[in-house]
Amino acid sequence: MVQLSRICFRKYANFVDNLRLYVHGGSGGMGLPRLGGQGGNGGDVWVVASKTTTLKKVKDKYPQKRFVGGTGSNSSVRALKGAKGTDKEINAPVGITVTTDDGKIIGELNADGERLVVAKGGRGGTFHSAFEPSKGQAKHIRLDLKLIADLGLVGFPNAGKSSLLTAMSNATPQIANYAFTTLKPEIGKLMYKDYKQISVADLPGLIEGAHINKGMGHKFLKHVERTKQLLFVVDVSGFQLASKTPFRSAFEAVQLLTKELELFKEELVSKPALLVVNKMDLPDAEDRLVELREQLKNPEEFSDLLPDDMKPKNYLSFRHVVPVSALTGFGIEHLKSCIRESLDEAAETDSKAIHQERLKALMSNSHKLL
Ligand SMILES: Nc1nc2c(ncn2[C@@H]2O[C@H](COP(=O)(O)OP(=O)(O)OP(=O)(O)O)[C@@H](O)[C@H]2O)c(=O)[nH]1
Ligand SMILES: [Mg+2]
Repeated sequence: MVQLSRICFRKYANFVDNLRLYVHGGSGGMGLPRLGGQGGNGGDVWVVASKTTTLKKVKDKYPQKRFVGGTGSNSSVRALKGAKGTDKEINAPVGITVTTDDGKIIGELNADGERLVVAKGGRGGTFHSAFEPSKGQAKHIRLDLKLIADLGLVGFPNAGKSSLLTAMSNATPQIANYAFTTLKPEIGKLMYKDYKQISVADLPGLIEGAHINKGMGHKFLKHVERTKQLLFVVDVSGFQLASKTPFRSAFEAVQLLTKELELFKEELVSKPALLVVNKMDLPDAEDRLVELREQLKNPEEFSDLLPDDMKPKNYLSFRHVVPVSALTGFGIEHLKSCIRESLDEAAETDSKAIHQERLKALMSNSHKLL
């Protein structure tokens, strides 16, 4: 069998799993020496967890990525104690770690509505400070989505996801010839010769209608949100979930999986993805693979096979399409190197972006000093 993989790059960077922000607590207000009046404290900056947001939304809504608390009011004859400056709230998704620029953990947000102060406002001027106010804290912070694994296996039941993880890693997930063998994520580690490790989460099988919480539904899709990249797994000969449901070819399976993810959260489909075509040891597998590759090259043309409501808005183009047999071990080493390549590439793009941002911040700071 010829081992081939088609590399197809697509616009990357829609999925955001970390974000660097500038936060600055508001300055305090002036005290009033004549009457011993106290200036208001500056507003604090908070990060607040919200179920409905994503880091991508925060990034798009606040391109400057600057959050400054309100200034405290000065003490005056009418209001001897100045009012506190308004607090600034940054909405962030649930399941993030907040760290300082040098990696110190400020805290974590694990449930909707949880909040964390990230920059305190300055104190208002009082007798003790000769009525001079102080400035608020200023720093860069990082919001990092807590990931369960680098990659998540996405596929319909029985595609061979658990078998694949066993073939690639040290994990020993349950494997059986019936749907929904896997009920919770199992993490396997892929080991490389240079000691690099990549974690892969075996996830429960997805079914049509998962976005409306069918099968393991949302539970499953929540896990998919928390991986950097996706590893789609399809059975080269297609599948049929039950005798009442229609038979689906490998190509249809790919589009249905894409549609389910898209309906749940469009951002999910913008993650880099690889496609594993499993069970290449089965009869006719080679011919079916050729057919699948043809269809993937030109998905619009072949999507007539699907009812309209099952067609994804955008067809995924996979970074690699890798034929394997989890049973015989065929293609497994090649798959491991494709996975490595894809993650290394994304890490390089990320570190370039962070480097550029730091450079930009440095330049604007030095401008201010001049
Ligand atoms: N012939 C063949 N059978 C395979 C291969 N990989 C997996 N299988 C069989 O397919 C069946 C399902 O495998 P699993 O690994 O449990 O599939 P899964 O995708 O994890 O299924 P769920 O956890 O139910 O979603 C088992 O009977 C496996 O032995 C393969 O490469 N070739
Ligand atoms: Mg399984």
